[in-house]
Amino acid sequence: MKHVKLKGAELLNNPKYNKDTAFSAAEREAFGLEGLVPPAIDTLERQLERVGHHLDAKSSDLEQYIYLMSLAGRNETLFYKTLMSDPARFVPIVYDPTVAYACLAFGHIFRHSSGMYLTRDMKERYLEVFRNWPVKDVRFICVSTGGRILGLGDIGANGMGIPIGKLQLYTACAAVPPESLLPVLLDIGTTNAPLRADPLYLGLRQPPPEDDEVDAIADAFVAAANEAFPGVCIHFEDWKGVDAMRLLDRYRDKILCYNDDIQGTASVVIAGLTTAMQIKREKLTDQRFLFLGAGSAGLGISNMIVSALVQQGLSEEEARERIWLMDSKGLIESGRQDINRWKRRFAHEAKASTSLLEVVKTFKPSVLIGVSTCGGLFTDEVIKEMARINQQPIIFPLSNPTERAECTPEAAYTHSGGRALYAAGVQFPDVELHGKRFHPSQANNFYIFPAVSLAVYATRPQRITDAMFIAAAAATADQVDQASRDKGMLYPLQANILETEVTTAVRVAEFIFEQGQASVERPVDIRAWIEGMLYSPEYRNLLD
Ligand SMILES: NC(=O)C1=CN([C@@H]2O[C@H](COP(=O)(O)OP(=O)(O)OC[C@H]3O[C@@H](n4cnc5c(N)ncnc54)[C@H](OP(=O)(O)O)[C@@H]3O)[C@@H](O)[C@H]2O)C=CC1
Ligand SMILES: CC(=O)C(=O)O
Ligand SMILES: [Mg+2]
Repeated sequence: MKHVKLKGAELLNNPKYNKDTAFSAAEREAFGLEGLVPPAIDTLERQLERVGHHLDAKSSDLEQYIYLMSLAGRNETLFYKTLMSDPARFVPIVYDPTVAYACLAFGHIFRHSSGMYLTRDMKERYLEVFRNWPVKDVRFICVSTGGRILGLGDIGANGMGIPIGKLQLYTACAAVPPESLLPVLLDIGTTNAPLRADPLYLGLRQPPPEDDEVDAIADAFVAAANEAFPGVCIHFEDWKGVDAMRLLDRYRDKILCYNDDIQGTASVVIAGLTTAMQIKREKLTDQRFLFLGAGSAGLGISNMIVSALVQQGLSEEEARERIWLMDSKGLIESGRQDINRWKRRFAHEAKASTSLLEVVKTFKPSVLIGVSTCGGLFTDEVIKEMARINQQPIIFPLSNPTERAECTPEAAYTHSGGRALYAAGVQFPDVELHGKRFHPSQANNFYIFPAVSLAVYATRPQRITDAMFIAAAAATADQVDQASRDKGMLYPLQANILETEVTTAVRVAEFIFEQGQASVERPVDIRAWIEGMLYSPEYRNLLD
């Protein structure tokens, strides 16, 4: 790589090119590395083995997270080699659920900076600040305000672990080249007073501004991002729910962007429901959906289910009638005066109720989805009632992290007599019940957003549509084989996540071409063309 101008310690300190003990003798000589690394020359595989020993010696998942983030900052190739060697093991460390505990402790465990921090007081200078980023061809920015991190609420700048982790999954799960990815924490302040008082907190110590100013900050951010990185896709993640919905409405028809909590989550739920319909031999149009939680995820899923049901022949009104939601104040019904415009679209003529059990009894849902941020709200009685009215109740407690799940798989299987089709936001271990083994599924948007992003990376559309996410859902469901379905598993195996997401990306790319939305020429063989773009965690010879 003749363009590598770095030498000696500077090269060792550059995570993109650093190979640590794997520099060859010729590279050591040519790049002034002699004496700076031990004499042994390792292969990447030998280094991976050493990383395995380091990780095994860590006493907790959070310690493993800290180690892996340090590795990412030192040697990017070895970091991705590690993640991609065993995604089912490492996704729960760099991402959900461990990233939740890392975010809570962010200022305390902070080692080195990664990505960019843009504050509200830089609003007039975002373009100038973006120019400090060393890479010019940024294709994706994942941006959070930290306003609603997983089910942890507003944790401000501590939320930076999420954009970092989401983008690491673009690469680990869909081989999107890491140099094209930029995590950003847009620091608008935080409502979290104890955090603002923590001496080790790293963000602005002020409450966030009113909505108008949030919008002005977002506008400035979006304009500067598009000017600094033409063609960039902005991935919004874990903003406060109403900010998320308002800003998606504001930008979805104007710029290349998506909101993962709204669209990615909806897509992964539709994928799981599609598989569930195959297992139950039923139609989606015959289901009744009840949501506990009516924020960005609950409303995002509801709206996309409406689109899917309309695609399958229902009118929009018929589709809405099949969807009921509850929020922190109870059932969303037409008598409520305190609901926002997004909830209003799902307000039906119904008796007011604050009891989930009562609503389950009256509405008789076949699908129960938890996106409430509150653990344990699907009580044993609620599960029993779902099992009384359904032969195979579909129960998706999606809130993260682990302790926020609305019910555990043990509870769902126990109180449904083993009949529930269950998926949670995190991967729970298998459950043994009366001598039978159950495999809980994981309904998490990481099955979707890396794949959709890879398709966007390849085809360069001007906009991202809900229809692309519906195509991703169908492609994901199509990859669940009969043996998995026989075990009640609703999603493809995580061990094959790269293969799965590349296949999903190919399907989404085909769809983008069919819709005439790509801005590149359609290749003859879309799969081969996409495979030619994939990142591979291997060292390159720096002397070539
Ligand atoms: N598995 C996955 O892939 C994903 C999981 N999630 C998880 O879903 C959860 C919600 O995310 P999101 O929708 O973005 O968050 P929001 O903050 O936008 O929405 C939370 C919703 O839950 C409601 N709520 C809060 N407390 C209760 C309660 N006691 N009973 C009933 N409803 C309640 C809120 O009510 P109100 O409107 O009255 O405030 C609000 O409607 C999070 O835990 C997140 O981790 C999110 C995205 C993806
Ligand atoms: C998974 C995810 O995006 C969330 O819990 O917010
Ligand atoms: Mg999220």
